[in-house]
Amino acid sequence: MKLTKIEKLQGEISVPGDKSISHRAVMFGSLAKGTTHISNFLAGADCLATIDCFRKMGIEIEQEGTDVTVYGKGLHGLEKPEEILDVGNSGTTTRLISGILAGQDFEVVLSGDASLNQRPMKRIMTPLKMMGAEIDSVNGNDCAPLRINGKKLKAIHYDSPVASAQVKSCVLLAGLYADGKTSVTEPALSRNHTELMLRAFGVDVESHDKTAEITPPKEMNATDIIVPGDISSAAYFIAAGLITPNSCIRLKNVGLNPTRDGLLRVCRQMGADIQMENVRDNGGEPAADLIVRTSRLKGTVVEGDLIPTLIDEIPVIALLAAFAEGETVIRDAQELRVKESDRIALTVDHLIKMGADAQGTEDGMIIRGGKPLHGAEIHCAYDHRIAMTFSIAGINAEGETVIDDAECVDVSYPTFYEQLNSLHES
Ligand SMILES: O=C(O)C1=C[C@@H](OP(=O)(O)O)[C@@H](O)[C@H](O)C1
Ligand SMILES: C=C(OP(=O)(O)O)C(=O)O
Repeated sequence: MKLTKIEKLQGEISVPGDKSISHRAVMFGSLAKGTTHISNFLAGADCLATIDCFRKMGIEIEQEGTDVTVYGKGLHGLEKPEEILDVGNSGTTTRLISGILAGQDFEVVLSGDASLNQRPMKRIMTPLKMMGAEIDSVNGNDCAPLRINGKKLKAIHYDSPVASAQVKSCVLLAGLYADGKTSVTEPALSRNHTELMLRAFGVDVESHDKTAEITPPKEMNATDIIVPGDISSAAYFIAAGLITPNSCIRLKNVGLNPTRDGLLRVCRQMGADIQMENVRDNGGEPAADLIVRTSRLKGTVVEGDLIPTLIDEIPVIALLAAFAEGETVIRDAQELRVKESDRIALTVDHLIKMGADAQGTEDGMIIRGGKPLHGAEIHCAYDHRIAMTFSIAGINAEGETVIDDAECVDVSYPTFYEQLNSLHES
């Protein structure tokens, strides 16, 4: 993919459905009794991997674009798959499904692509083993492929060392099959889509501060899910609207769950002009249209409990920082090193390659903004968030930017380049 500088962005788009919510809707629909209709589903590669895994376990799922119907078979309706479950590039599929598989009465092997099979899985193996599950790393390196042999599970309280919605959700989902109430406390509150959606499926889940507790239900009841737009996808166009000169764009129906909206808080701290219209609620998941205009930005500090609310947006926040006046410091974000790539290293290296003043730290980065960017060759290591961040950099840099493996945007945002062109041309 080749990109060059553009003069302005204008028009409106609806960003695709939320990835986290789409995964959960398929999983919980499969475990519920009855039929779950999902609208505005994200038909990206990660969520399609989740559909594929549940189909392999005997669940009938119809998918036509963004409309999905799941014919759930109840909490004990999954069947042993005949082959390995292929989780592709998706950490969310791997870690959430492991919690579910820990409570089944069959053995399964899960495996993903080269990036996924290097990501840490001990973080879920530890609590699942505490619950009595049999879960092993096939290569003995605490990564996937994972072999899981479902068991009757013991309820636990788990003090998670990481603020991770994937770890929290894994334990809560295993808690569906436990012999009592299972709870998880995390160091900072991570996204709460699992808690909200399990309640919508009739499960008793209580949340207090940084703790969530599940009571194992007799059954889960199917319900329809309307997926709001993904703020993590909107992030690229929020950034593009703010840094591309003469721009004014409307992003329709963006999910604004407070455990996900840290990016907007940071943008406001930086002086961004973002207005909200048509605020609405999608079953506890608020959404609104965002109107984003070119803004003069200033540096800021991003740290602490804010980090889990914007974890996937940090590469694009770093890009905003390169266009801001003054220094931006991002800390407490060491989790970025174990995503689809080492996102601290790749973000900093590529910003420097494009002419920015950036420096990596163990748990974040320091960026001194204001230096003009020039085009560069971007090797995104098949990481969708790196490809999209540096595409937005490319349309704001002198000369040509080339993104290799740009097709990896399919993981979370298959229409990314189409929508970018539509805002450019309208
Ligand atoms: O639960 C989820 O849907 C997700 C949780 C986050 O991961 P961690 O739980 O590893 O922080 C996030 O980075 C990922 O894109 C989606
Ligand atoms: C980290 C991400 O996803 P996952 O962990 O599901 O692979 C992401 O989408 O940025």
